[in-house]
Amino acid sequence: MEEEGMVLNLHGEVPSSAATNTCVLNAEPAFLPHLRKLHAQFPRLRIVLEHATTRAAVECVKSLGDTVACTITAHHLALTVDDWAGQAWHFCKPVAKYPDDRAALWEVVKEGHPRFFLGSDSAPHPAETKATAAPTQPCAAGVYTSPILLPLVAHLLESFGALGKIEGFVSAHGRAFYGRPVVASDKRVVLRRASKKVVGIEGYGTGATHVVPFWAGKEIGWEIAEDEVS
Ligand SMILES: O=C1C[C@@H](C(=O)O)NC(=O)N1
Repeated sequence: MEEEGMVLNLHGEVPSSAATNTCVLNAEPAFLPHLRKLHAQFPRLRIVLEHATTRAAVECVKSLGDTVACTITAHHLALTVDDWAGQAWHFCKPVAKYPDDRAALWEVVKEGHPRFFLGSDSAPHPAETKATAAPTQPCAAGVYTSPILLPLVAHLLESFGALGKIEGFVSAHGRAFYGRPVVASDKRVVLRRASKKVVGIEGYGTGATHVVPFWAGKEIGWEIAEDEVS
């Protein structure tokens, strides 16, 4: 992959194991030594640590060279442990971590660090697999953000003072890392403020294909100006 210029995309968690005291809360930090080792062995290989959730991951990626980048989801900018413990719709892997971990994600976005960018990891699991009441069946892991992604990112970035960094975070940083820099002729998405816009709880589809997006029932302060999409 290094020789071919390919990008290695990693879901950076080690499996849970009682023997190593590993569970969903420390599975991501436990993976970081593997990331360091891979980078040391293949320093020119471009690696993306996908959907990172911890301060340790942010610090680790920052400390590695220009060939290692990191994606952050919209939902991990919003959630912490308390939001998914007891709320299946917010359960995803890696699970959202502590408030201080979320603060580290906010800080690195606010900093406009060029090796950190949006990766939606949007997972449209049917409602019946998220909200299962069956005691024998775990719920599906994943949060569905695609239909509201850019307005949600604007809403969240604004909430922690990083709105000015949105273009780099959702577009330019990732494109630069993948060797597809933004050029003037590219299509653009225009976002505008939306007052009292509530994401519908009804979702989309029916039966086994019924999906409901993240943020359902909540207000979102932004919308895509469809008429201005060029
Ligand atoms: O990495 C992933 C994959 C995703 C899915 O279901 O596609 N769901 C998750 O929670 N994490």
